[in-house]
Amino acid sequence: MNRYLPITYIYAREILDSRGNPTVEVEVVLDGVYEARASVPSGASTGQYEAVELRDGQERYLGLGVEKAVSNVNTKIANALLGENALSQGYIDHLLIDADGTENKSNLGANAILPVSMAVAKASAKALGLPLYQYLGGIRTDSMPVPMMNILNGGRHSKNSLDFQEFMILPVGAENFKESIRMGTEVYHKLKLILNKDQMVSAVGDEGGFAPDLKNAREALEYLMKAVELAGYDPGKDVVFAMDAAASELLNERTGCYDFPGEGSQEGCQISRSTNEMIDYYESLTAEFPLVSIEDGLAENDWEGWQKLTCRLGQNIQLVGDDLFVTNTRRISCGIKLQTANAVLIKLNQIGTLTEAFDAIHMAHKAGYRTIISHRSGETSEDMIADLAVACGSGQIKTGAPCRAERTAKYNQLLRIQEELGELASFRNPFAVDDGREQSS
Ligand SMILES: C=C(OP(=O)(O)O)C(=O)O
Ligand SMILES: [Mg+2]
Repeated sequence: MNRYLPITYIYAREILDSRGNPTVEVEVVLDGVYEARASVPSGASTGQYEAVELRDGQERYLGLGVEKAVSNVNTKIANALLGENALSQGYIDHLLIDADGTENKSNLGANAILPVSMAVAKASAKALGLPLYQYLGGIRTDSMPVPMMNILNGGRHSKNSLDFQEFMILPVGAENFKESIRMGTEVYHKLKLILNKDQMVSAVGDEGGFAPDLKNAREALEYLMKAVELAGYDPGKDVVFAMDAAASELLNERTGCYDFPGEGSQEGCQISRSTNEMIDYYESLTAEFPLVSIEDGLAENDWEGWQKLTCRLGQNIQLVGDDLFVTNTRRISCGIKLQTANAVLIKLNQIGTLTEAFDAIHMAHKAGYRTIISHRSGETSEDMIADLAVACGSGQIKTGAPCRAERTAKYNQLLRIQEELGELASFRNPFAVDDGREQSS
């Protein structure tokens, strides 16, 4: 095999994401033969410190266009990369970073840079005849992730009364990944039955979870309990729960407190919680329900609050930084120093290249933080994060409800990977008390 595989073609086009907004898809060809395609997702509750998604001033469909990002790929990025060796992913990604020349990729746009970085890796795997997860992860790639399925949507992802953004189930009691998908899907269907019986709306939010007008987080978790039981599973043993509060979206900058407009509308009064009250609230929810993971429990700049939260709950509860860390090693290292959170959500488009995402994963694992590979609320049928989750041994993947093609694309790719790995595939409950397993890095 020739160890030099030149990039001979790069082309970007505009496609639609799952919210009907424009996004970027890129095709690359290596050595005139090996082709691959990759596309980028888009967030709604984006962190302040994410790499910049370049949008045109002009409204297209519901959102802003990506003509500039597309043109940046077809001109500046193509000029920088054509003829370069695709097998050197680190070098390619650094050429992309240099071509942009800014700290936050605001020049070319993370939505121009990332699909190129991804497509180059996909084409390289193809050229080497390796499954993508193995190309990305090497020989120790046998760990299937537990799915974090977001089956009740709120916050910025739907127009209902739930203030917290995501209520997720994790079928940790499954024997293997395939069984975890079956269990999670059974619970999802039972939840629909229960909501319908209670005359609740079972239309879905952006990530495919139901979006009824529930009173508050407690009621949402009660519904999850009922659905798990109706599906014949034991909550806390077979299936545990996770939440993404997306608290940066709730912060009232003026008062420094977190506002709950949906809960307030249900109660007929204004509801607001201070940082300390938020922590008390989480503590009571984790005492009442098998809630093992809370993401963005506090806002992205509230480092002091995060320290308190970690001190109070970090021993027993997975505290995930999404907006807090934005897959950025500078912010993750700050979190590690301050002992805030104990897990990092990994979103490729928050940082903009595969190499930098791997840097973030390695830094987190080295410090004993867990990682969770994640989709965005606006997705495409791109399934690369499934391979990434296996490649880096994250042990958890967050990619929405088990419905809607842009979400099932990732679960279905994982089902294929499990089949391919056969008996080699391992599947572990990351929350098992006696689980001494280290994440691979
Ligand atoms: C997936 C998420 O939503 P978005 O893509 O809107 O940031 C999240 O906040 O974890
Ligand atoms: Mg989040």
